[in-house]
Amino acid sequence: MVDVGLRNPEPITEGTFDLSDILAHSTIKPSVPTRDEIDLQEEELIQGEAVVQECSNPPIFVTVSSPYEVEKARRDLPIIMMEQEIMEAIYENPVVILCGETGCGKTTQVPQFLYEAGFGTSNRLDRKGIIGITQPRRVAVLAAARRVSYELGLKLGKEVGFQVRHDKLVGSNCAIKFMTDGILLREIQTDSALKHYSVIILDEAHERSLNTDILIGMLTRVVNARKVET
Ligand SMILES: Nc1ncnc2c1ncn2[C@@H]1O[C@H](COP(=O)(O)OP(=O)(O)OP(=O)(O)O)[C@@H](O)[C@H]1O
Repeated sequence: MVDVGLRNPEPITEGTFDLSDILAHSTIKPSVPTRDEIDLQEEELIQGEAVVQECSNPPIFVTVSSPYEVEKARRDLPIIMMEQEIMEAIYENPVVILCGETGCGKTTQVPQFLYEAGFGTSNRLDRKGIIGITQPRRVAVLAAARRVSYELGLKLGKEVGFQVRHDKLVGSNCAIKFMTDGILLREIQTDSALKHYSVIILDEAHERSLNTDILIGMLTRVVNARKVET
């Protein structure tokens, strides 16, 4: 309903309705929207479309059944408080650098944040593909893969897999894959856009291992290649 603010309100009966009469007795005047108002309306419309697009993405359901003691221990890790900020940074940027004290949960928790958000399992284009995590040492690959599969209540060799030189346990529906940086370097040579992956995490990048340093250089090209494709 629009209140036209009639100075001398008289009931308008059927057949006598005339907009010019109403406006003549009205305190409000018709106004032509200014350029700024039109721009603002268009901007609101575009934002509205963005919301509609976001809502049209299918909902993502990821079932996780972690052991109780794991859930309890996770709550005390400093990184858990940062989950939302980390995930928003990942959604909004092609490259994110994560710094945190030793033991705060970078290696074990970030892959879980991603998995719980549907990376590795969802059919959404932007989250489709394995979560790949590299480590400079093979011992760390095995330990992290075992730990993350245990924390998520998943089976090692199925949803969570690993690959090091001469040893590989990766299932056909693998969602999280731990590997040495050397393994990923070899994969890039045959798949220059790393199509099978939705996210790549280079763990321990500050150690500046030769393979990780080369990977950082090559991944800058992968980021650009994937930008062109999308
Ligand atoms: N194999 C494991 N068994 C039991 N607890 C573990 C295991 N791996 C990690 N944790 C626990 O999870 C916590 C987080 O470890 P995580 O390796 O994710 O930390 P981080 O931030 O990556 O450390 P760093 O910088 O040293 O790599 C640790 O404090 C440790 O208590």
